[in-house]
Amino acid sequence: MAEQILLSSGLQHKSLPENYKRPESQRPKLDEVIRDSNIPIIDLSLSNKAHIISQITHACQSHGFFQVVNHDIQKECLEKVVEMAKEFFRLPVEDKMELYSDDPTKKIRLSTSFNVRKETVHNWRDYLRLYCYPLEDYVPDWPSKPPLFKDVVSSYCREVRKLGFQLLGLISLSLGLEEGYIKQVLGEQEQHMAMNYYPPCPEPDLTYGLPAHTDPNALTILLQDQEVAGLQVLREGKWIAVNPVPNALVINIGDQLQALSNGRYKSVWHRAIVNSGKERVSVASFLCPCSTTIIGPPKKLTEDGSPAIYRNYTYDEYYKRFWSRNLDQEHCLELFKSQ
Ligand SMILES: O=C(O)CCC(=O)C(=O)O
Ligand SMILES: [Fe+2]
Repeated sequence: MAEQILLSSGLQHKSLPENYKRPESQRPKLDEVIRDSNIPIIDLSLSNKAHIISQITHACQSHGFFQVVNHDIQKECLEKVVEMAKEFFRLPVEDKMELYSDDPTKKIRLSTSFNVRKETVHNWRDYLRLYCYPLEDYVPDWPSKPPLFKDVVSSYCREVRKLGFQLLGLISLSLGLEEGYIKQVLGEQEQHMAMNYYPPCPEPDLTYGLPAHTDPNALTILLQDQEVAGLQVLREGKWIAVNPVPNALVINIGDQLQALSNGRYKSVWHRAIVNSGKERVSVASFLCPCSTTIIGPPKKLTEDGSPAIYRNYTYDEYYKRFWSRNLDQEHCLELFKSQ
């Protein structure tokens, strides 16, 4: 029964259920994680735009991830969204079950783990997935509890979209393209959100909140819990903990920007680990190409004779392929390489 597998059902677990335990070779090896490094931090308020752009180039090539500070989203707005996510997952299980579905094609749904229909081992996470653009099409069907949910989350969605477009402009410039290039080729972009909830876990060494994956979309903007770390990014074969920075947002290149940049920028493996002491939430906003958009490298990035690394495909084709798989398989882009 679905309410039994929902981790936020209120049931306390004294030990990790068997179907969450990873075999020894797949465990997170938490003692090997690098904790005293961080991903690049970029101050968007600097007046020297050329400097910001060169920091973006470097971050996208070296880490595929960066944090932005002094962006235009108010601290109060960020705090309210995190609080709203926590309040949502604290609702009685009967209220939450109205939204439960493990069908990945549903546009508004509460689920657990990643893809319970495909996977054999589950992940220590519940998540609320919401389509967010155009807001007026989706907000009426969003959760009506907690009472402020729709207001708070839709304000945040508007702000995140603006920030996302600002970043796509900077990323275009950093690739030597016109500022509006990426935004324009991605078409009328969809915007999805995952509110992730990771309750305290009795045996965090044996499982994941989310195992290593790359994001299938174009750009991800992640609001991390300020209190509890959990995100880790793979760099040169080692996992680096992304320590929360006050009022920062974590940005990562998704698979579509790796393809569009003809492999210059990387959609990097990342994962969320859990802990035994504290619940953690994160709110991921995904900017996604319009489903009919054809993804391929701009002329400017192949005119020097560099071959196109990936074949052209529509985002619709990519997205269906992504969700037909389990999360921690090979990089989904590998399946779209040019012959
Ligand atoms: O919870 C996190 O820090 C990571 C979330 C994430 O990677 C995702 O939702 O795709
Ligand atoms: Fe992710």
